[in-house]
Amino acid sequence: MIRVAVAGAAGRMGATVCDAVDGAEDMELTGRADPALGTTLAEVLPDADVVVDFTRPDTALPNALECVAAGVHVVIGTSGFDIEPLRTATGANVFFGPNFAIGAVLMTKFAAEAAKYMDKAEIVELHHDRKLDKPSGTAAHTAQLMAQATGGEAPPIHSIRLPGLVAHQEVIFGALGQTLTIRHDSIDRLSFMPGVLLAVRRVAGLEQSPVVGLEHLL
Ligand SMILES: NC(=O)C1=CN([C@@H]2O[C@H](COP(=O)(O)OP(=O)(O)OC[C@H]3O[C@@H](n4cnc5c(N)ncnc54)[C@H](OP(=O)(O)O)[C@@H]3O)[C@@H](O)[C@H]2O)C=CC1
Ligand SMILES: O=C(O)C1=N[C@H](C(=O)O)C[C@H](O)C1
Repeated sequence: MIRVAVAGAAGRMGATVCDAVDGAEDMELTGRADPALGTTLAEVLPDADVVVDFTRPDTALPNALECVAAGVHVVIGTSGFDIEPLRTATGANVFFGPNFAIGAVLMTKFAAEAAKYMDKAEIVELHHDRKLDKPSGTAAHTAQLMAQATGGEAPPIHSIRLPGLVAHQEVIFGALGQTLTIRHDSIDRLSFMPGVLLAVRRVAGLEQSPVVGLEHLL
């Protein structure tokens, strides 16, 4: 059994992850850390093999450093923070998934491939209006992989925040007389759960740390 604690357990994603971990036969939910529950990360760390972090852009890095220092592997879903300090953190493994939905991972992969052949592209990411960061982690990761694929500049990113949205992204390409649009929609946070559980199962066995992107686990 993998002992899993969730940071941000009372949040939109954290609560969904708690249910998913609870329902996984090979995992035990050992802790829920969240200010709303009156529980800190330090309190749940001793009983955890893996922490899953879906918190805030300003807490993800200190939380991850605290996990690694305690020898506890960490799966990060939180976006909008700088991962660089985690490159020198030793003691446990870090996995960061900019997006845990398989469709979004494929959208990013297809966009990087299309970028090699189309003249120009722009990214439009659309999220619910409670999202704290912009651009989204998914859009930043997509732009980086597209730039790597072409050796050119990263495409511009446009961010839209509206009630009614969950998590959506379009990559729009233009070339002479034509456009190509690659779009992904998460219409339910359940879309992220298979990817999160996969990362929980794999994080202890990573050969390097940190690893960024679910595409490396597929
Ligand atoms: N990678 C992916 O596939 C996905 C990533 N995300 C990302 O996940 C993050 C969370 O999103 P979402 O669930 O919508 O946000 P929510 O605001 O609903 O949840 C975040 C929760 O974390 C709590 N929290 C704040 N600080 C701490 C801390 N130090 N320790 C433990 N818990 C803390 C918050 O409490 P309080 O409100 O009191 O601050 C809140 O309850 C965002 O960065 C979002 O972009 C979201 C969906 C998918
Ligand atoms: O805040 C969200 O909701 C999401 N955040 C992640 C991001 O910033 O890309 C992943 C997904 O888009 C949902």
